[in-house]
Order: sequence, then C-alpha cells, then structure tokens
Amino acid sequence: MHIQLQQIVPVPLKDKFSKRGSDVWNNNLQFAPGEWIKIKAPSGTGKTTLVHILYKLRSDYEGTILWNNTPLQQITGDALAAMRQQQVSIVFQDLRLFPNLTARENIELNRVLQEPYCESSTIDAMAEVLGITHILHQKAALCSYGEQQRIAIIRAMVQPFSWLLMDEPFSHLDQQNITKAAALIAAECTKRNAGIILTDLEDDTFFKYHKTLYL
Ligand SMILES: Nc1ncnc2c1ncn2[C@@H]1O[C@H](COP(=O)(O)OP(=O)(O)OP(=O)(O)O)[C@@H](O)[C@H]1O
Repeated sequence: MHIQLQQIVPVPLKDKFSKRGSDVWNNNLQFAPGEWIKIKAPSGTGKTTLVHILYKLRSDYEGTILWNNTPLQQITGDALAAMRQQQVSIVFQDLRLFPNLTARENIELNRVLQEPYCESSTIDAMAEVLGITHILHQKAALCSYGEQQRIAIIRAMVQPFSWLLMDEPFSHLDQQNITKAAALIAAECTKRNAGIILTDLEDDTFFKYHKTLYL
C-alpha cells in the first residue's frame, strides 16, 4: 500500500513549525510499500499528532493523506476498520491496553479480530523472546510500563499489516530489551515486506531505515 502526504499541516501546530521548517509538514511525500521510515523530532513537535493523523484518529489538519490513492477522508466505516485490521498496525505512545484484561487477553483480542493471522502459540513464542511469559496471565494495569510496551508490541505483530506505525515504541525499555524487540519487529516486517513508520526523539540504530525525516 502506498501512503502519500500532500501538504499536511496540523491546525494546532501551524504557527510553531512554520517558524522552523520541516521535512514533513506542508510537504509532498510518498512512502512506498516496504519502506522503513524514521521520523525524528524533539518533544512536543508533533510526532504523536502525525501518527494519529496517519491512523485517522484525528482530522484537524489541512492537506490530503492518500492510502493507495484514496483520500483518507473518504475511507470510513467498514473500509476504515478493514484497513486497520489488515493493512495498518500500530504501537501507540500511550499503549492503549485494556487495563482490566490480562496481557494475553489484550493480545488475543487483536489476533482474533479477523481471520486469525497466526496461531495462539505465536503469542507464547513472542512473549518468550521479549521476556514477558511470566506476566501473560496478569492484568495489564498491574504490569510495569516496560512490560506493557512489550505487550503492545506483540499485540501489533499478531495481526496482518503492510504498514507498522510506532510512536516512540521503546521509550520504557532498556537497551537489551530494545535490541530483542527491534529484532522481532524487523523479522516480522521483513517476512511480510511491510513498511515501518517510527517516531523517536533521537537518531537510533534500531532498524536499517531507508530514510530519516525531520518533523
Ligand atoms: N488538539 C490540539 N490542540 C492544541 N494543541 C495541540 C493539540 N494536539 C496537539 N497539540 C500540541 O501540539 C504539540 C505536539 O504534540 P504531540 O503530542 O504531537 O508532540 P510529540 O512530538 O509527540 O511530543 P512528545 O515527544 O513529548 O510525545 C504539543 O505542543 C501539543 O500541546
């Protein structure tokens, strides 16, 4: 799936970014299938805003986003749900787990939303790689932020996708866990020939990005 950004300007950020310039805002960009893109920016400059715009969680912007040549504004209802279930997976900055469900239930919900993409045992295998097997039965609310971040990463992996959006996905993890999580994500994206759009504050070596854009 191609993603195009045509002169996107978030209304609340209009004055801020116009003073300092941006590779993204108010520019024309095309993300090709399978591209791995890093969006780098300091705190408060719009990383979450961009991710939410791309996932159609907010529409307070000027310009046009195209998913496979169709303006996002025109993708609604069942078509939007199908896009999110089959084409675009996401790791939110604020994770958005159901606090009263267990870690496994949070992940399972995403796995069975559609024709299951993988076996339930995949959850066990990924949990073992990321070192969270022991908390799979625990309510998400009782898990540490680092554990919740790994739950959210596995949840994003157990559905089909051709694009993976990640908003500061490793912010609560130590270097060893980042390395394991990034390797898992890279392997999954490579297997599916999926694109990555990852936001972060600093440069990183988590992935072999095709391009880095400054927000
Ligand atoms: N609906 C809104 N109305 C007014 N201001 C907003 C709105 N949404 C976002 N902002 C402002 O836009 C700026 C960018 O917010 P955003 O959360 O996208 O930044 P960020 O780069 O993800 O920050 P961080 O790295 O701290 O998570 C902030 O100053 C925020 O207060």
